[in-house]
Amino acid sequence: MEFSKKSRKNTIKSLQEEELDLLVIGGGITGAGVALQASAAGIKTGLIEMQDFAEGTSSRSTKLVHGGIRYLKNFDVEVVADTVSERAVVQQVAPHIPKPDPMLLPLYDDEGATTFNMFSVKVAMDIYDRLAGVENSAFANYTLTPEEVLEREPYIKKEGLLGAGVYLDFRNNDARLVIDNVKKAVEDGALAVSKMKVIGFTYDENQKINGVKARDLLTDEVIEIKAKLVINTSGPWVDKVRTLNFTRAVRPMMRPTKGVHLVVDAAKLPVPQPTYFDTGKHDGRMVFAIPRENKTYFGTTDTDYKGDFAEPKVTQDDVDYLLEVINFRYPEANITINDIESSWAGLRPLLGGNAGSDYNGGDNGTISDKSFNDVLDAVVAYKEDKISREDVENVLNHLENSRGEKELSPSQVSRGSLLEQEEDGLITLAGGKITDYRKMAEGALELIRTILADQYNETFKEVDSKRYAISGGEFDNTKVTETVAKNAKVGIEAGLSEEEATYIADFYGMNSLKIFALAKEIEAYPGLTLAESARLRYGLDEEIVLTPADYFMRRTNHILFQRDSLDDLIQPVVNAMAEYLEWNDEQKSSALAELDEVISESDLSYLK
Ligand SMILES: Cc1cc2nc3c(=O)[nH]c(=O)nc-3n(C[C@H](O)[C@H](O)[C@H](O)COP(=O)(O)OP(=O)(O)OC[C@H]3O[C@@H](n4cnc5c(N)ncnc54)[C@H](O)[C@@H]3O)c2cc1C
Ligand SMILES: O=P(O)(O)OC[C@H](O)CO
Repeated sequence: MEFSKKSRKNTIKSLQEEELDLLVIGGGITGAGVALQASAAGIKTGLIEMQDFAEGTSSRSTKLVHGGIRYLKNFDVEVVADTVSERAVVQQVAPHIPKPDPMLLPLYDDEGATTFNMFSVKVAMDIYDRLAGVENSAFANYTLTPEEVLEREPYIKKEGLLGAGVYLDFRNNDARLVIDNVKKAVEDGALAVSKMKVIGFTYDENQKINGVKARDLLTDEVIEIKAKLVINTSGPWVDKVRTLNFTRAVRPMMRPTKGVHLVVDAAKLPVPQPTYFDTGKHDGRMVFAIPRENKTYFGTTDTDYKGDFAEPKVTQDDVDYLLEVINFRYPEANITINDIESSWAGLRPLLGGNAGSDYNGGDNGTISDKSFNDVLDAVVAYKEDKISREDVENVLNHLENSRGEKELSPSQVSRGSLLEQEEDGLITLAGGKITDYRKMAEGALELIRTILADQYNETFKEVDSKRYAISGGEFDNTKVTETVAKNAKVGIEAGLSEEEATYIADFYGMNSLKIFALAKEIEAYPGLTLAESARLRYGLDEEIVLTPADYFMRRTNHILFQRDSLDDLIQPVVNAMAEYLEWNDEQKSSALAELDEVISESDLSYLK
């Protein structure tokens, strides 16, 4: 399958010539999941992403497939039920990506600790396991005494340690989960294009949306794409995309909050397994410290965000907060900003205005200032004939749901999702988590199928998305170790070392065989090993790698978790990309400059 700069031109031509059944705006995990299920059903689907696939929030998560045990503290059982039961499903369709990695949750007698105690953590873990269906399994949860915790984690704070809970969660490679969903959709006929930005909608005679205007960010050309249905899966950008429709007032639905992670060498902060603990700052937050490659990353913060959505920055406050927490919990670590090798900041696409569950103080009969101002703005706009009576009612109707709305802290806001179609026909699928992306997409497909049947008399194949493997995941999910070992043998025969072959077999699943076939076919690029050359070539041929950052940040772990070996790879990779993508000198130097910026953002040079 070709999914490259070369095939991109034909894809854009097809998008202009054929009317689609469905156009998906936004190529993060939500859009990728919708595009996969739609294409699998035979729905003629387009997927438009203005950056690289997964360059938004879906490469900036904590990189877990998990149910969010802390949400049980907010009594958000529905979200936990949805997400933790989806863990096993994601592992089933993508057995090469999420890997079981039990979480250790140490507990302290900090006065006023805002999370669990030894009793409530056991209750929470039992609920969590039951919802996930892993109680009475090898992965069932258990508790540890303080001594047992310190045996595992000798560097963790000893004073006040009450013990710990241990429960199953999964480590994840978020960006790879996205690209392998997109690749599968493309294999099934989806027309997917990155670096193309939707800048407006087109309408039929009844003012219903029947397509979009989009700018190709590589050529600056503006094209029109016609589609029976358009779905907005732009995550934190959802309101920005909705306001591209100038014919109506848009009541914002999003409350993006920023979360930051920092990465240090594992020697500086040895954490044997994913560890999740109360910050000790009585702010209702918990922080993860997680081993990955030979690094340890920790996070996150959770702060309301109003800046540039495409490039949320790590600030000194974020660094200070996380260093204070990590050095408090690991008192011998003494981590400073100079130990930080890489970092990332992302925006949670949280749904605003969704009052916490009744347990959070319930309906106090008042509304927040924000909601009150929404009413005033709507009335003024109506009086100036800018919006319809219906729009005003929409704002008021929303208020009824937010009667219990109170200023929730970012961490109290539900991580639930929303699916709705507006009067101009635009469908929006927003919120949620990576872990329940498939379930979110399943819900959207139900709506999409119903509309296409009712309005266009079109029916499509039924697909069991719980069993529909994403690209690279086409193998028995109960035999991951065996499959990796079997595929690695092919890599060794192709001339790779056992370590290289095993790493690639583990990282790419069944697509490792394509990389090994390339290793047999191509010469190593100057300055690169055969293994790296085959990975890069595969990225260029079949993973729409268009810039060095696409490769170093999202298709591989080089920038985030393999910083030590990155510098020696930069020039040889850029040289190879320049040849493959036919860059002139100017394009090559601007690609290098752009990569340099991405790396200095990641290693926080601007704060050091
Ligand atoms: C700090 C942090 C930690 C998290 N940890 C986890 C975790 O461990 N596990 C988990 O399950 N969830 C986690 N989440 C939540 C999860 O990351 C998000 O819910 C998920 O990634 C959202 O995906 P999305 O596709 O909806 O949005 P995005 O990934 O942001 O995708 C939206 C895309 O739309 C594109 N777009 C926007 N406007 C346009 C336009 N006009 N034209 C074309 N494209 C456009 C953007 O470029 C973007 O790529 C975390 C989130 C954060 C911030
Ligand atoms: O949204 P939060 O606060 O649970 O943070 C995201 C976690 O880091 C992982 O889902």
